[in-house]
Amino acid sequence: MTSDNTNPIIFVRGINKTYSGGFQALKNINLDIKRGEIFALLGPNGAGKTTLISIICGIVNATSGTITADGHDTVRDYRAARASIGLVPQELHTDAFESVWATVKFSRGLFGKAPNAAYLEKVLRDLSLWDKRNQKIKDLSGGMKRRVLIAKALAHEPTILFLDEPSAGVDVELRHDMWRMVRELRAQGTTIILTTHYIEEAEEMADRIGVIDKGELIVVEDKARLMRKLGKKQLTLVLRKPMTSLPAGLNAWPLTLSDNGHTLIYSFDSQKEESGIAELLRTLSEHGIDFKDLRSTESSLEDIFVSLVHKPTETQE
Ligand SMILES: Nc1ncnc2c1ncn2[C@@H]1O[C@H](COP(=O)(O)OP(=O)(O)OP(=O)(O)O)[C@@H](O)[C@H]1O
Repeated sequence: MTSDNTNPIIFVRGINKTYSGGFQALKNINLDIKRGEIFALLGPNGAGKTTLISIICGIVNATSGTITADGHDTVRDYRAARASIGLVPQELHTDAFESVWATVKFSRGLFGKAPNAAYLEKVLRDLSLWDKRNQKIKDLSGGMKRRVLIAKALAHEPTILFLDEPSAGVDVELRHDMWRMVRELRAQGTTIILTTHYIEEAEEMADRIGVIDKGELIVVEDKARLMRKLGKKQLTLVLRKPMTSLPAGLNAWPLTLSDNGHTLIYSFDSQKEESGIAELLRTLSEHGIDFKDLRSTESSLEDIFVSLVHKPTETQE
């Protein structure tokens, strides 16, 4: 269950980041992450997702602003803040000659946690890595290396877990294993923040969605509410007789012909109480337009995301 705890676990206040070359990657970011939620941060390439995560994790310094993670200021109280966070980066950089077990044990020790073989065994078993615990990392497949990254991030029992592009280059099986594991972690009270290009992942997993574009957080919303608010519904009518154009009497309706005139699509706002369908069907009948089938569809989170970040005013690139 999503916790409705009103006390956020992460506070991001007025974060700006200008890289040394002068490029402003983040502009006045304010964000609260609720305890126990799965929060998906979406944005096109270069939007600033990794920069924001890196600042929260203390890997990159903000130019201005403050962040608190599980009650600790991420700059003044870096070690305690960092100890509450597990970060699954996109790539594994080190440890190639170490065994899986040694790597995970080392990661736990880094945060000053007492050894706990039973906990680490559970983490490795949950990730189907237990049988590989004595193998060197360099001998593992790409998917298994990914699992090691997750195990390393969980080794010190963090209360917050960041997953940066967890599905990039991952096969379907691992993706589903990961989704299952993320849900289990959330059920145990871990807060999860993920960045993803794979919108289906956010649609499947997230409680809330943040959309970042050109360094600005343009939307933060409960996923279901976002889909209700910005989603469009469509009614597709399969016509009995194909049409080449619509009669003038239907000009006022948001209708499009497709499939060589065989289908008529009516788009409507899912927020409105009245869909207008009953009136549309009456008007079609008055014009002698008959149909043999009808179905309705809703826009996906991907449709909504694309409409948010690819505004017609965009002039870049
Ligand atoms: N060390 C750096 N120095 C200068 N500019 C940087 C640096 N790191 C990132 N940037 C720039 O900041 C912007 C945001 O990058 P960031 O990696 O945070 O984006 P992102 O949303 O994670 O993108 P992607 O989805 O491609 O990983 C980009 O334009 C990037 O080129």
